Amino acid sequence: MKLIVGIGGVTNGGKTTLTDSLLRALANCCVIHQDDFYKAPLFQPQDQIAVGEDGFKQWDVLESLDMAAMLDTVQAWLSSPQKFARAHGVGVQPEASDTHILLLEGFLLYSYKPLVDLYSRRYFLTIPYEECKWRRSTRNYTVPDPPGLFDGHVWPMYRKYRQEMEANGVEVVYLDGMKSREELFREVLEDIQNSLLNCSQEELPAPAPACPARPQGRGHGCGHRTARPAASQPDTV
Ligand SMILES: Nc1ncnc2c1ncn2[C@@H]1O[C@H](COP(=O)(O)OP(=O)(O)O)[C@@H](O)[C@H]1O
Ligand SMILES: O=C(O)c1ccc[n+]([C@@H]2O[C@H](COP(=O)([O-])O)[C@@H](O)[C@H]2O)c1
Ligand SMILES: [Mg+2]
Repeated sequence: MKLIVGIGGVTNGGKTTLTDSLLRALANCCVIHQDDFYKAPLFQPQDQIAVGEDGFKQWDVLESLDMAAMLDTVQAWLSSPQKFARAHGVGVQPEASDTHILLLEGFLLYSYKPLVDLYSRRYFLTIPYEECKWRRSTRNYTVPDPPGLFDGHVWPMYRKYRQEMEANGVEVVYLDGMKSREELFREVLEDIQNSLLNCSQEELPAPAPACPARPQGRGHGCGHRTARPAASQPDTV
Protein backbone atom coordinates (compact mmCIF):
# COMPACT_ATOMS: atom_id res chain seq x y z
CA MET A 1 0.00 0.00 0.00
CA LYS A 2 1.34 3.44 -0.96
CA LEU A 3 0.09 6.68 0.50
CA ILE A 4 1.13 10.13 -0.73
CA VAL A 5 0.32 12.80 1.83
CA GLY A 6 0.58 16.54 1.14
CA ILE A 7 1.51 18.94 3.93
CA GLY A 8 0.80 22.23 2.20
CA GLY A 9 -0.39 25.71 3.01
CA VAL A 10 0.77 29.17 3.81
CA THR A 11 4.38 30.15 4.40
CA ASN A 12 5.22 29.88 8.12
CA GLY A 13 2.04 27.92 8.77
CA GLY A 14 4.13 25.17 10.40
CA LYS A 15 4.47 22.76 7.46
CA THR A 16 8.11 21.83 7.96
CA THR A 17 7.70 21.50 11.73
CA LEU A 18 4.70 19.18 11.36
CA THR A 19 6.36 17.17 8.59
CA ASP A 20 9.49 16.58 10.68
CA SER A 21 7.36 15.22 13.54
CA LEU A 22 5.33 12.94 11.25
CA LEU A 23 8.48 11.65 9.63
CA ARG A 24 9.84 10.56 13.01
CA ALA A 25 6.55 8.88 14.00
CA LEU A 26 5.60 6.96 10.85
CA ALA A 27 7.20 3.71 9.71
CA ASN A 28 8.55 3.45 6.15
CA CYS A 29 8.06 7.14 5.59
CA CYS A 30 10.00 9.32 3.15
CA VAL A 31 9.78 13.04 2.50
CA ILE A 32 10.17 15.40 -0.43
CA HIS A 33 10.48 19.12 0.31
CA GLN A 34 9.23 21.45 -2.42
CA ASP A 35 11.71 24.18 -1.57
CA ASP A 36 14.54 21.81 -2.58
CA PHE A 37 13.29 22.39 -6.15
CA TYR A 38 13.87 26.13 -6.45
CA LYS A 39 15.45 26.95 -9.77
CA ALA A 40 18.07 28.91 -7.87
CA PRO A 41 19.73 26.33 -5.62
CA LEU A 42 21.84 27.50 -2.74
CA PHE A 43 25.15 29.14 -3.78
CA GLN A 44 24.13 29.24 -7.47
CA PRO A 45 23.42 32.41 -9.45
CA GLN A 46 19.80 33.39 -8.87
CA ASP A 47 19.10 34.68 -12.35
CA GLN A 48 16.45 32.04 -13.06
CA ILE A 49 14.18 33.80 -10.58
CA ALA A 50 12.56 36.61 -12.56
CA VAL A 51 11.69 40.06 -11.26
CA GLY A 52 7.92 40.59 -11.61
CA GLU A 53 5.63 43.52 -12.16
CA ASP A 54 5.43 43.89 -8.39
CA GLY A 55 9.16 44.78 -8.47
CA PHE A 56 10.24 41.70 -6.48
CA LYS A 57 12.07 38.50 -7.37
CA GLN A 58 9.28 36.00 -7.88
CA TRP A 59 10.08 33.48 -5.14
CA ASP A 60 6.43 32.68 -4.53
CA VAL A 61 5.31 31.66 -8.02
CA LEU A 62 5.18 28.13 -9.38
CA GLU A 63 7.49 28.99 -12.30
CA SER A 64 10.37 29.53 -9.86
CA LEU A 65 10.21 25.87 -8.87
CA ASP A 66 11.32 22.95 -11.03
CA MET A 67 8.06 21.08 -10.64
CA ALA A 68 8.89 18.59 -13.41
CA ALA A 69 11.93 17.51 -11.37
CA MET A 70 9.79 17.26 -8.24
CA LEU A 71 7.28 15.08 -10.13
CA ASP A 72 10.14 12.85 -11.36
CA THR A 73 11.21 12.37 -7.76
CA VAL A 74 7.66 11.40 -6.76
CA GLN A 75 7.53 8.94 -9.69
CA ALA A 76 10.81 7.41 -8.52
CA TRP A 77 9.26 6.78 -5.09
CA LEU A 78 6.10 5.36 -6.69
CA SER A 79 8.03 2.93 -8.84
CA SER A 80 9.99 1.57 -5.87
CA PRO A 81 9.39 2.96 -2.38
CA GLN A 82 11.86 0.43 -0.94
CA LYS A 83 14.65 1.53 -3.26
CA PHE A 84 13.80 5.20 -2.68
CA ALA A 85 13.85 4.69 1.09
CA ARG A 86 17.21 2.95 0.97
CA ALA A 87 18.68 5.70 -1.23
CA HIS A 88 17.49 8.31 1.27
CA GLY A 89 18.72 6.52 4.36
CA VAL A 90 15.25 5.45 5.55
CA GLY A 91 15.23 1.97 7.06
CA VAL A 92 12.33 -0.21 5.88
CA GLN A 93 10.69 -1.99 8.81
CA PRO A 94 10.08 -5.64 7.86
CA GLU A 95 6.88 -5.94 9.92
CA ALA A 96 5.32 -3.03 8.02
CA SER A 97 7.06 -3.54 4.70
CA ASP A 98 3.82 -3.51 2.66
CA THR A 99 2.98 0.01 3.73
CA HIS A 100 4.87 3.03 2.43
CA ILE A 101 4.16 6.69 3.00
CA LEU A 102 5.54 9.67 1.10
CA LEU A 103 5.16 13.12 2.64
CA LEU A 104 5.26 16.03 0.20
CA GLU A 105 5.85 19.31 2.00
CA GLY A 106 5.64 22.80 0.57
CA PHE A 107 3.74 26.04 0.02
CA LEU A 108 2.54 25.37 -3.56
CA LEU A 109 1.73 21.67 -3.50
CA TYR A 110 -1.73 21.80 -5.01
CA SER A 111 -1.19 24.20 -7.90
CA TYR A 112 0.75 21.92 -10.25
CA LYS A 113 -1.78 19.83 -12.15
CA PRO A 114 0.30 16.67 -12.78
CA LEU A 115 0.75 16.24 -9.01
CA VAL A 116 -2.74 17.10 -7.78
CA ASP A 117 -4.37 13.71 -8.31
CA LEU A 118 -1.48 11.74 -6.86
CA TYR A 119 -2.29 12.65 -3.27
CA SER A 120 -4.24 10.33 -1.00
CA ARG A 121 -4.61 13.15 1.49
CA ARG A 122 -4.06 16.89 1.08
CA TYR A 123 -3.55 18.94 4.25
CA PHE A 124 -3.49 22.73 4.11
CA LEU A 125 -2.19 24.79 7.04
CA THR A 126 -3.53 28.30 7.49
CA ILE A 127 -2.71 31.16 9.88
CA PRO A 128 -4.06 34.72 9.90
CA TYR A 129 -2.25 37.51 8.06
CA GLU A 130 -0.83 39.21 11.18
CA GLU A 131 0.56 35.97 12.61
CA CYS A 132 2.04 35.04 9.24
CA LYS A 133 3.72 38.41 8.84
CA TRP A 134 5.13 38.20 12.36
CA ARG A 135 6.43 34.63 12.01
CA ARG A 136 7.93 35.49 8.62
CA SER A 137 9.79 38.47 10.12
CA THR A 138 11.56 36.08 12.52
CA ARG A 139 12.70 33.64 9.80
CA ASN A 140 16.16 33.49 8.23
CA TYR A 141 15.81 32.30 4.64
CA THR A 142 18.87 31.50 2.55
CA VAL A 143 17.95 34.64 0.61
CA PRO A 144 16.76 37.24 3.13
CA ASP A 145 13.43 38.94 2.42
CA PRO A 146 13.95 42.46 1.03
CA PRO A 147 11.85 45.19 2.69
CA GLY A 148 8.21 45.05 1.60
CA LEU A 149 8.39 41.51 0.16
CA PHE A 150 5.71 40.10 2.45
CA ASP A 151 3.00 42.63 1.59
CA GLY A 152 4.16 43.24 -1.97
CA HIS A 153 4.67 39.65 -3.11
CA VAL A 154 4.41 36.79 -0.57
CA TRP A 155 0.90 37.40 0.81
CA PRO A 156 -0.68 38.43 -2.55
CA MET A 157 0.72 35.27 -4.20
CA TYR A 158 -0.56 33.11 -1.33
CA ARG A 159 -4.03 34.61 -1.78
CA LYS A 160 -3.92 34.16 -5.55
CA TYR A 161 -2.85 30.49 -5.53
CA ARG A 162 -5.23 29.61 -2.72
CA GLN A 163 -8.15 31.19 -4.59
CA GLU A 164 -7.20 29.29 -7.74
CA MET A 165 -6.97 26.02 -5.81
CA GLU A 166 -10.41 26.56 -4.32
CA ALA A 167 -11.90 27.67 -7.66
CA ASN A 168 -10.50 24.51 -9.26
CA GLY A 169 -12.26 22.38 -6.65
CA VAL A 170 -9.10 20.83 -5.22
CA GLU A 171 -10.21 19.15 -2.02
CA VAL A 172 -8.03 19.77 0.99
CA VAL A 173 -8.23 19.20 4.73
CA TYR A 174 -7.67 22.59 6.36
CA LEU A 175 -5.55 22.70 9.51
CA ASP A 176 -5.53 25.61 11.92
CA GLY A 177 -1.85 26.53 12.25
CA MET A 178 -2.64 28.50 15.43
CA LYS A 179 -3.07 25.22 17.30
CA SER A 180 -0.05 23.97 19.21
CA ARG A 181 2.60 21.93 17.42
CA GLU A 182 1.67 18.92 19.56
CA GLU A 183 -2.05 19.19 18.83
CA LEU A 184 -1.48 19.48 15.10
CA PHE A 185 0.88 16.54 15.15
CA ARG A 186 -1.58 14.32 17.04
CA GLU A 187 -4.51 15.35 14.83
CA VAL A 188 -2.71 14.60 11.57
CA LEU A 189 -0.98 11.46 12.80
CA GLU A 190 -4.31 10.02 13.91
CA ASP A 191 -5.94 10.94 10.61
CA ILE A 192 -3.14 9.30 8.58
CA GLN A 193 -3.33 6.19 10.75
CA ASN A 194 -7.10 6.04 10.15
CA SER A 195 -6.48 6.33 6.41
CA LEU A 196 -4.05 3.41 6.61
CA LEU A 197 -6.59 1.33 8.53
CA ASN A 198 -9.32 2.11 6.00
CA CYS A 199 -7.00 1.15 3.19
CA SER A 200 -6.02 -2.16 4.70
CA GLN A 201 -9.70 -2.98 5.32
CA GLU A 202 -10.49 -2.20 1.70
CA GLU A 203 -7.78 -4.60 0.62
CA LEU A 204 -9.49 -7.47 2.49
CA PRO A 205 -11.86 -9.74 0.52
CA ALA A 206 -15.33 -8.23 -0.02
CA PRO A 207 -17.74 -8.81 2.90
CA ALA A 208 -20.53 -11.40 2.61
CA PRO A 209 -23.71 -9.89 1.07
CA ALA A 210 -25.58 -9.95 4.41
CA CYS A 211 -23.11 -7.46 5.95
CA PRO A 212 -24.22 -3.82 6.03
CA ALA A 213 -22.52 -1.69 3.41
CA ARG A 214 -19.62 0.50 4.53
CA PRO A 215 -20.79 4.10 4.90
CA GLN A 216 -19.89 6.29 1.94
CA GLY A 217 -17.23 8.94 2.15
CA ARG A 218 -14.65 7.19 4.34
CA GLY A 219 -12.95 5.32 1.55
CA HIS A 220 -10.21 7.88 1.10
CA GLY A 221 -6.58 7.37 1.74
CA CYS A 222 -5.28 4.53 -0.37
CA GLY A 223 -4.41 4.33 -4.01
CA HIS A 224 -4.57 7.79 -5.46
CA ARG A 225 -8.10 8.71 -4.68
CA THR A 226 -9.35 12.15 -3.78
CA ALA A 227 -9.23 13.37 -0.19
CA ARG A 228 -12.49 13.96 1.63
CA PRO A 229 -14.12 17.36 1.04
CA ALA A 230 -12.66 20.22 3.00
CA ALA A 231 -14.56 21.69 5.88
CA SER A 232 -15.35 25.22 4.78
CA GLN A 233 -12.99 27.71 6.35
CA PRO A 234 -13.31 31.45 6.71
CA ASP A 235 -10.72 33.46 4.87
CA THR A 236 -7.74 34.47 6.96
CA VAL A 237 -7.20 38.03 5.75
N1 LIG B 1 1.93 25.22 15.79
C1 LIG B 1 2.78 26.25 15.88
N2 LIG B 1 2.55 27.27 16.74
C2 LIG B 1 3.41 28.32 16.82
N3 LIG B 1 4.54 28.43 16.09
C3 LIG B 1 4.82 27.45 15.22
C4 LIG B 1 3.97 26.31 15.07
N4 LIG B 1 4.51 25.49 14.13
C5 LIG B 1 5.65 26.10 13.71
N5 LIG B 1 5.84 27.26 14.37
C6 LIG B 1 6.94 28.22 14.19
O1 LIG B 1 6.62 28.99 13.03
C7 LIG B 1 7.77 29.20 12.22
C8 LIG B 1 7.56 28.57 10.87
O2 LIG B 1 7.46 27.15 11.02
P1 LIG B 1 7.78 26.18 9.82
O3 LIG B 1 7.48 24.80 10.27
O4 LIG B 1 9.17 26.44 9.31
O5 LIG B 1 6.69 26.69 8.78
P2 LIG B 1 6.60 26.54 7.19
O6 LIG B 1 7.44 25.38 6.77
O7 LIG B 1 5.14 26.36 6.93
O8 LIG B 1 7.11 27.84 6.63
C9 LIG B 1 8.93 28.60 13.00
O9 LIG B 1 9.51 29.62 13.79
C10 LIG B 1 8.27 27.55 13.88
O10 LIG B 1 8.99 27.31 15.07
O1 LIG C 1 14.40 28.11 0.00
C1 LIG C 1 14.89 29.11 -0.56
O2 LIG C 1 16.00 29.08 -1.16
C2 LIG C 1 14.11 30.40 -0.53
C3 LIG C 1 14.67 31.54 -1.05
C4 LIG C 1 13.94 32.70 -1.01
C5 LIG C 1 12.66 32.71 -0.47
N1 LIG C 1 12.15 31.57 0.01
C6 LIG C 1 10.77 31.61 0.58
O3 LIG C 1 10.42 30.35 1.05
C7 LIG C 1 9.01 30.36 1.21
C8 LIG C 1 8.50 28.93 1.18
O4 LIG C 1 9.00 28.21 2.27
P1 LIG C 1 8.17 28.14 3.65
O5 LIG C 1 8.93 27.14 4.42
O6 LIG C 1 8.19 29.51 4.26
O7 LIG C 1 6.80 27.71 3.26
C9 LIG C 1 8.47 31.22 0.08
O8 LIG C 1 7.49 32.11 0.60
C10 LIG C 1 9.71 31.97 -0.44
O9 LIG C 1 9.51 33.37 -0.47
C11 LIG C 1 12.84 30.43 0.01
MG1 LIG D 1 9.09 25.23 5.46
